[in-house]
Amino acid sequence: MKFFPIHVDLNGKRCVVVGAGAVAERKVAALREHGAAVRLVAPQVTDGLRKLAEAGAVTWMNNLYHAGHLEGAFLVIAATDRREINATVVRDAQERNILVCAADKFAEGNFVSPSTVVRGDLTLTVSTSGQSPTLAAVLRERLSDEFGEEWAEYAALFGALRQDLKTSGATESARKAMTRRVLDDPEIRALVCEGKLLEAEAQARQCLSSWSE
Ligand SMILES: C[C@@]1(CC(=O)O)C2=NC(=C\c3[nH]c(c(CCC(=O)O)c3CC(=O)O)Cc3[nH]c(c(CC(=O)O)c3CCC(=O)O)/C=C3\N/C(=C\2)[C@@H](CCC(=O)O)[C@]3(C)CC(=O)O)/[C@H]1CCC(=O)O
Ligand SMILES: NC(=O)c1ccc[n+]([C@@H]2O[C@H](COP(=O)([O-])OP(=O)(O)OC[C@H]3O[C@@H](n4cnc5c(N)ncnc54)[C@H](O)[C@@H]3O)[C@@H](O)[C@H]2O)c1
Repeated sequence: MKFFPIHVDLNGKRCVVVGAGAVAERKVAALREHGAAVRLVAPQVTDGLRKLAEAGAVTWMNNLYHAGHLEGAFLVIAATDRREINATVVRDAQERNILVCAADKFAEGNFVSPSTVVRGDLTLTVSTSGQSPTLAAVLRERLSDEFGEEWAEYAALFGALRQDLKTSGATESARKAMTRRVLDDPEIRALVCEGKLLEAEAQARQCLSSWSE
């Protein structure tokens, strides 16, 4: 199956998780990190999820699932341990045009979550299109080793440079070439790694200005 990869803004969006076991706990944590308003539907919850509900961080519907739980949902994750319930959630969601992930049968839903490495505004994701989550996790570990924490600052530097370049009047192809030139400069990268961000930025600007001279 070919899934179209996008990065979605979930801020304030109603997201429904059906089931409240170990898988739901991981999914709820990820949804909350992205600002979603989580509605949790299950008769039994893990201790961690119960605490979140008691703190008012998620809305817990202490019931067996019914379609009414999907009211107002932007996205839903079917994560019960009952195949027939997950299949019903998927069908109900698709009838209502709500994005849905089947945690136990990926091909049934219309989205899957990738493994991710987050470095500030830089997000590296791996998906095997549902074929092997463990392979995705192993590749995520490799990426995490290769792209250390300094990549958050490095990416921020390129964000700032791009803003400048956009107002510089340079053509798109020149901007691309200039950005690549900064990327190819090992000294700039070394300065970022050493935490010398102002020096890195100055050198990057120097690199850009020498181009236009
Ligand atoms: C990436 C990650 C994100 C996350 O969920 O946060 C994620 N699964 C993770 C871990 C993981 N999941 C499973 C194991 C046990 C080992 C194994 O079975 O291989 C491990 C490994 C572990 O725990 O280390 C079991 C499993 N997973 C799915 C099924 C059902 C099925 O096959 O359809 C079953 C079998 C259940 C059963 O047999 O009962 C389904 C999905 N899991 C996905 C994502 C989506 C596809 C991602 C892709 O495209 O590759 C998809 C399709 C739907 C979804 O959940 O979005 C996260 C890695 C976090 C990280 O470490 O980076
Ligand atoms: N997608 C993934 O990454 C992934 C990883 C591992 C397992 N799984 C699959 O995810 C599913 C859930 O795994 P788990 O370990 O979290 O299960 P679990 O047994 O810990 O939790 C199941 C939850 O479903 C709830 N539930 C059962 N019937 C319900 C109903 N009718 N309405 C509402 N809630 C109901 C239970 O109350 C419980 O909260 C399993 O099918 C498992 O095979 C998915």
